[in-house]
Amino acid sequence: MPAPAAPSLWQQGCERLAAEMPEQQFNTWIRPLDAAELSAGDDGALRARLGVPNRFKLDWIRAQYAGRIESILSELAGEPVRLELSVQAAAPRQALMSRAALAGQVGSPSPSNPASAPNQPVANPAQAPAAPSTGTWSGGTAVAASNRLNPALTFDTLVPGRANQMARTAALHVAGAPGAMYNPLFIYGGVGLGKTHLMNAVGNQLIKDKPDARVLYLHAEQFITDVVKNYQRKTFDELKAKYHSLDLLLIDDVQFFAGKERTQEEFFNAFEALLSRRAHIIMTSDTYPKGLVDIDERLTSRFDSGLTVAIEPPELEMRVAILMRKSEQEGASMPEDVAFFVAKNVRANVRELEGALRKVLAYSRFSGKDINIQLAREALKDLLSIQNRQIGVENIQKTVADFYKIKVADMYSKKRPASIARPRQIAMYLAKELTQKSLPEIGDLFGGRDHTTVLHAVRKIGGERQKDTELNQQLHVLEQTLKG
Ligand SMILES: Nc1ncnc2c1ncn2[C@@H]1O[C@H](COP(=O)(O)OP(=O)(O)OP(=O)(O)O)[C@@H](O)[C@H]1O
Repeated sequence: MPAPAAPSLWQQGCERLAAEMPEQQFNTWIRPLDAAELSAGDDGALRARLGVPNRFKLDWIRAQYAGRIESILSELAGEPVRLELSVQAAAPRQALMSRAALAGQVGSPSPSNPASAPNQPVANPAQAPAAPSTGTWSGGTAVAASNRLNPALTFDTLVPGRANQMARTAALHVAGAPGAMYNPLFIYGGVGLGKTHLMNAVGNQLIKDKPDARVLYLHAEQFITDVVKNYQRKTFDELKAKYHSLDLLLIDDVQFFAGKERTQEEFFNAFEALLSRRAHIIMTSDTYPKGLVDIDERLTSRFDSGLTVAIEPPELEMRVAILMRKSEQEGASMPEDVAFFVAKNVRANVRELEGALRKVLAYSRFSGKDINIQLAREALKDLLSIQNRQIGVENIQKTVADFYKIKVADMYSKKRPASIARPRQIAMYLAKELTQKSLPEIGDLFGGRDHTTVLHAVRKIGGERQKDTELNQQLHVLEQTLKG
C-alpha cells in the first residue's frame, strides 16, 4: 500500500489532537511542530519522522504525547506507525507553510502563533522580527477616554487555559450577545490572574462589533469618587444619566464598595436600572459574592443572580504559553526550555510572570546575550535564591508528576503500575539528591513508606541513570527545573 501523503496525514492527526487536547497545550506543544515525514522503514513498517527544535522539547513530547500521536497516526494510516523523534534546529519552509494551512483548519482564537520561530536566537532586539507591541503588559497603555477601556486587553491577547476556561467562555458569550445570558457576570479570583483583562476584552469586542454601543469600564474606586463628587454637588441626576443609560457596565474590584453605604445605594440603583433595560453588567472581585464583607446582602444576592465564575492561578503549561506569547509580543522569542524554567519558578500569578519575563528580556538586551536557561537564572537570581531556600519534597513531587503526567496524589498512593511507580521512584531519588531530608523523612512524605523502599528507589534510579542516557537526560531537565 502506498504511504499516504505525509502532510495530510499529519494534518489530520493534528486536527484529532487539537480536538482532544486542551487548546493551549496543543498550541504550545503540537502546533509548532513541522509536518511529520512518513516513510517505510527497513522492515516495511511505516515510520513518522518528526523533527523537534531541541532536546528538552523532544523529552517532553516523548514523555507526554508520543504514545497518543502514534496511535492516532496508526489509526488514520490503517496500519501501525512508529514515531521517531529527533532534534532538528531549523524549520523547513514548506513545513511552516503546511502549519499555516493547518492553523486555518483547526482554528485558533489567537492571531499569533506562540511558537513561530521559537528557537531562533533573538539576542539583539534591533534585529528581532517586528511584532505588534500591544502594550498589554508594558505599562503606560493608551486608554480610550470615553469608555476607559484599555484597547490592548482583548480576547486575542488573553492566553486561554484551564484556569480561565469557564470565565473566558462566559465572557465570550456576553460579548456576542450582551443583555442575554449570564447577567450579571461576576468574575472572581486572586490578584493578577486576568480579571481586568477579561472584562476589558468583553468591552473591546462589543465596541468592535457595535461601535456605537455605550460601554464604560471603571474601577470600583472611580465609582466611589463619582458618587462622592455628585453627592457634594447634589447632582445625582448626572450620575444617573451617566450610568443608567449604558449598554455594558464593567466594574472592577467591587470588594472596594465595602462599608460605603451611599455608594452601595447608588450602585444598587444603577444595577436595577441597567438590568431592567437588559443592559449587561460585569463585575470582578477578589472573592465570590457571599464572601464579600460589609456589602449589603441585597446587593451581594443580586451579584450572584446571573453567573459567578472563578479564574484560577494558571497551571504550568498555561504559564509557559503566556511567557511565549508575551515574549513574542515584545519582539523576542523565548525557547521552550527557558519558558518552562521560568514558569516552573514563578507560579503565583500572571503579573509576576510578566515581571520575570521583563527581567529576562531586559537582561538579554543589556548583555547582548541569547536567551537561555543560564541567562534566565542570572536575570532572576534574587527571585530564585528565595525559591531555592524553599525547595522541598512537595515541589519535587509536583514537578515530577507534571513531567510524567501523573497525579500528584499518586506520589503518596499505594498504586503499583510501572507508569506510576517509576515516576514515584524518580521523585524519591530527587528528594534524596536535592533536599537534606533523611530516608525515613522522605518515606513519610511519600505516603508513609518505609525507609528501605526509599533506599531501594535511590539506588535503582541512581544506578540506571549511569547506563540509560534517556533517563539521565530526563533527570537533568528535572534537576535544572527544580534547582532554579
Ligand atoms: N491569560 C492571560 N493571558 C495573557 N495575559 C494575561 C492573562 N491573565 C492575566 N494576564 C495579564 O496579567 C496582568 C494582570 O492581569 P489583570 O490586571 O487582568 O489581573 P486581575 O485579576 O484584574 O488582578 P487585580 O485583582 O490585581 O486587579 C495583565 O497585564 C494581564 O494582561
